[in-house]
This record gives sequence, structure tokens and C-alpha cells, in this order.
Amino acid sequence: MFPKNFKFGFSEAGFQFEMGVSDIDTNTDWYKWSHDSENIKNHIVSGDRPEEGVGYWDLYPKDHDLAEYIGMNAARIGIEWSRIFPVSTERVKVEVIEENGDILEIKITEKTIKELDLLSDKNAMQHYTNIFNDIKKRGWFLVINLFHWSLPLWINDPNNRNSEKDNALGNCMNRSSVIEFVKYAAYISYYFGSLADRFATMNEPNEVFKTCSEDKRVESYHIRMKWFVEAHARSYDAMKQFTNRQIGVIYANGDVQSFENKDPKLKEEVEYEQRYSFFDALIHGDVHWYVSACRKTNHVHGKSIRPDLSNRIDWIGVNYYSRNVVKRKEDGYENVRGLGYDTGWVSYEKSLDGRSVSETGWEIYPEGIYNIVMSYHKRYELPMMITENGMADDNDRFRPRYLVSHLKNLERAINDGAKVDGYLHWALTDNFEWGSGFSKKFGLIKVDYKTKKRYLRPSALIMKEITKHNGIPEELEWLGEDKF
Ligand SMILES: C[C@H]1O[C@@H](Oc2ccc([N+](=O)[O-])cc2)[C@H](O)[C@@H](O)[C@H]1O
Repeated sequence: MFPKNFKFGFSEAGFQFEMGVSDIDTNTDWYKWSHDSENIKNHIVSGDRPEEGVGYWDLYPKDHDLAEYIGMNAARIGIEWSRIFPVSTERVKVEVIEENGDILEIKITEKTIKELDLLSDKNAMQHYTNIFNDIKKRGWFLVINLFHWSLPLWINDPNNRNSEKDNALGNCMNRSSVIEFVKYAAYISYYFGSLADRFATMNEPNEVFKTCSEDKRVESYHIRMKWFVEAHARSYDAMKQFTNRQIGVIYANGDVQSFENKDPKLKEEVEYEQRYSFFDALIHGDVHWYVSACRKTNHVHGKSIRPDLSNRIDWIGVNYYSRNVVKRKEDGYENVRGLGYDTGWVSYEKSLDGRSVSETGWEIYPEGIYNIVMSYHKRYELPMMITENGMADDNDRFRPRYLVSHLKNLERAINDGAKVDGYLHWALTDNFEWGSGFSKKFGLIKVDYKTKKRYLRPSALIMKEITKHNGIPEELEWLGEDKF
């Protein structure tokens, strides 16, 4: 059984779900990126058109009805920055306090909000209000997320890139986009500060700074990470002026393991680089990782503890899909191909360990959700929510087992002390899966993209049983046995 008041729900992101019926948002980098003929020709994107998507923008009452039918009582909704501010907010001036290139404070006042009011799109604000009201009317727990990779074109135009290696997974933050992001975050908390139960400033910043690093050197990874750390910390401060709700970050996680468990030291190093370096900065103010990287010297100058960053995380959003199995190589480490997230090249059926693999090539590894949650718990003891977990599986061949086995492992972690108060599945319905377009089907509910009709997959009914029992009912226990 899960604890009393445990929440079951779904996660969505604006760009991946909203379009399909009306109100096409052409103002994001991802809209442009997904329509780019060179990208389509080079198979960087599928050529599928997000404006032919599932249409949550118009059909949200129907989707909420279906989620309610399944027994869900929570939702994580992503707001599209480009819808709120289709035009640049740079003309709204704010005071920025800096030291040695670090942004220590961004002053947001009532006057700033009034000036931003002149630039925001009131129809979009009203529409999001309607969506949030529909959620609250049902008595659900609402998590609002502010950044899920897509950026307004005025922040990032894919045609004006410096480096060919950049892609459109949200071009990385820099000093000026940090400042604009903080204005947007403050504005959203001013208007939705009491409607949301929790806020996340960003989804998986680590996927963004990993992907858009100029090269794979740890140094540049850390320099990029620094901007996201500051974007979150300064948003946290600005938002707290207008809301008393918990504010956190949603992170992408792989359960890090060294190949054949032979190198515990490597596991520790990679976990630090991939997970703790970010959170240590925002929880303890510990930035020793970037002090040398950003100053481009081996000698550590400047402070390795920044009080202006510490205690800026109230909760952690855990996205979990698979594991990361790593081994050393000359200049660092690499993922072992054929295991974890890296099975793309293997046949669809099995990983090198004989485990089944999803349609995105991600090995199914349910123990990982236990390991990740416990590792956060031991290090930080903060409240957590599973903010993404699920698999691409059009025929629902493995999803029932996936669902039960991951929830069993989550239940075990909670029994062992982890403070997880909700599970949000990715996804309620099929959706636009970035470069893969509509080909990857993550929904508990299948969508016919032509008619926009929704069809429950068997997993949706399994979810209904789980929510009804607030745990795995006895007759479904067998599904959780590890037979992947
Ligand atoms: C299916 C969802 O995936 C999320 O993104 C990722 C990307 C990469 C990993 N990984 O560790 O390799 C995990 C999750 C994303 O947040 C969401 O939008 C969906 O696309």
C-alpha cells in the first residue's frame, strides 16, 4: 500500500501535447526546428508536425475526465513561455547584482510585474487559468512546470546558431536568458502562485546542458550547468516573493552502475557529475565543481560555497526510465552499449543482459527507481515526487508489467523511508516525442491523430485498479515479478 494521500497522476509538457486542434504556437524554437527541411532530410527530426498533435489545449476537459476515470488525482502541467510572452521582455529593465560573473540577485518588484503585464498574452494567460481551474475543480494536486525544453524564438532562433553542434533541445542558458527566465518565472508565480500546489522551474535541465555542450568535456558541461543553477536559484528567490508554495527542479535520472559492478569509484564519480553536482549547489551552495571550470584554470579561485545558491530546492522531481551502465575510457567514461539507455543498436527485443527493451531502446530496469529515490533520500532527505516514468509501447505488450514492477519498487523505497508523495506517469495520452515525432507511443491512452479520438490501453485499466487500491492489488502482484 502507498501512504494515505499518496497522489497518482500524469505529467505533460506544453509543446508535446497542446497543439492539434486550434491555436498553433509557431513562436518556439522547437516549432521551427521540427519543420526545418534540412533537419527532416538529415533525419534529425521525423518530419511529423506538432500542430497535428493530440490537442490537449482544446481537449483538456476530455483528457481530465479520462484521468479521473482511471482514478488519478494529480497533474504536472508545463506552461509554454512562448505563449505567455510571444514578444521579448528585454525592454523591462531589472537590477542585476553580480560578482565575478556570478548572478547573485535579480530584483523583481511589483513595478516589474506591471511592465510585464503590458507584454503578456492575456488569451494565453486566461487559457492556462481555465486548464488549472479545471484541475483544481476536481480536487487534484497541481504541479506547474515553467520550462520543458522549448524556448520562445526571441530567446533562441535555431537559424542563428553559433555552433553546428547545438541542437534545439532548448539552446543553453546564458546570462541574458537567465535574466529573462527569472522575469517569466516571477510573473507566473504572481498570477498562479496560489493555484499551483507545487512549482518546478524546469524539467531535466541536465538533458539540455548535456546535449548542448559545445563538446563533451566536463569543463564545458559544468559551465553550461552553472547558468541553469543560477536560473533556478534566482527564479526561486523571485517566485518566493509571490508564492509560499514549494519550488523545485525536475531531473532526468539514470540508475548509474559501473559495468559488471567492477568499479565502485567510477559509479561514485559519475553519480556526482550527473546528479549531485547540480543538487549540491542548490541545496548546500557547494559549487566547487564549477569554480575551476568556469574560471578556466586548474587553480580554484573564488568561493566554492555560495550562500546565494543554498537552500533553493524545496522538493525534487524524479524522472526515471532506465539505468546508465558506464565504463572508463582514456579521457573519462562512456556508456556501455547494449545496456540501460544505450540499447538503441540492439534488436528491439532484448538488452545485453537479456532484459526487454522499449520502443525508444531503453532497457526496462525497475530496480532503478528504488535505487535513485533512495540515493536522493540518503543525501538530501527532501520531499520527492516521481514526475515521469513510463515507456513507449504501442501494443501495450510490456507496459502493464512495467507499471506494476516500478510501482512495487517505489513502494519499497517509501517503506524504507524515502519521502515520495506522488507518482506522475509519462504519459496519459500519446504525444509528440521530440525528434521521434508521433512514432513513440507513451500513452496509457492511445490517440488516433486524425480523429483525435482516445482509446484506453489495457494499462490504463491496470492503473485504475492500482489507484482504487492505493497500491498493487493482490491479483496483479504476479505482474511485478521480474520477468523482463
Ligand atoms: C519520454 C520523455 O523523456 C523525457 O526525457 C528524457 C530524456 C533522456 C532520458 N535519459 O536519461 O536518457 C530520460 C528522459 C522528457 O522529459 C519528456 O519530455 C519525454 O520526452
